[in-house]
Amino acid sequence: MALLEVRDLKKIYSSRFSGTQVQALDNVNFDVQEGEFVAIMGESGSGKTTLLNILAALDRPTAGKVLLNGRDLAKIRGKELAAFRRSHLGFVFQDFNLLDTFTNKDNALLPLVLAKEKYPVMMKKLTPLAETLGISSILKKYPYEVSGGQKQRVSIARALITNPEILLADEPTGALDSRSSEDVLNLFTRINQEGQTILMVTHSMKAASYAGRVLFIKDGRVFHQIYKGDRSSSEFYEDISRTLTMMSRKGERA
Ligand SMILES: Nc1ncnc2c1ncn2[C@@H]1O[C@H](COP(=O)(O)OP(=O)(O)OP(=O)(O)O)[C@@H](O)[C@H]1O
Repeated sequence: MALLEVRDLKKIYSSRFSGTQVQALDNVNFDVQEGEFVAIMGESGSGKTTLLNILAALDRPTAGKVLLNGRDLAKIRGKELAAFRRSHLGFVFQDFNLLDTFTNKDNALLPLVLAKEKYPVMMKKLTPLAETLGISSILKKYPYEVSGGQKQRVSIARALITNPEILLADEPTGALDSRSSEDVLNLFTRINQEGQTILMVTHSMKAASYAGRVLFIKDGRVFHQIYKGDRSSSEFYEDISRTLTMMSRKGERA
């Protein structure tokens, strides 16, 4: 059984005012195996955010389902949903989403505070994680006192502190300079090698070339997918670039 199973996913947005409908996802099917690092690419408006919101249980599909470890996300309701999200999913966003009135340490610990974990247990989890992420020396500082790359590493600590089954990242390098982006992508590679499953939406070919597989979404459908295999990131980058060119050419002809 795959860790994540996406089955016949469909999403139609309806406008109550104009009566118009937009089909954002159309029969999307794919699996993510435990330990995979998957990137999702596609043009603006292709349905990536819609898909990520459904995988994050923030939105519901019009039809189809998402199973995490065999559990249907649609069947988790109300109060349980927030706790489920907190303990099974980790989130990393383009704009970090850190609380500026909390120290970096308190930001990283937030999911455990919400889960009412005891302080010594929280610190036992944070200390080695902060070491791995290279943020031990900035834990007492506030987000506005550190760089973008450091903020993103704090947000990765917050995402990983609960040992989530899957890390969902939405344009994690979108607000970073090239050096900080590379740092974050190297970190993703490292935590993935240690077993963390990652699903990352990105516009960046460079970021996608760090993944083991890239899924291409076009007009709400999985258009194509490619695996890195034994290739280097730069060889994979070339393949990603060729695929995107092919996708846009097909779009022109259509
Ligand atoms: N809340 C909404 N109501 C109506 N239509 C929506 C809504 N959200 C998205 N859409 C439409 O659904 C389609 C897919 O949008 P989505 O935001 O998922 O694309 P995306 O690939 O994430 O784009 P981007 O890369 O620009 O973020 C688009 O046509 C968009 O206009």
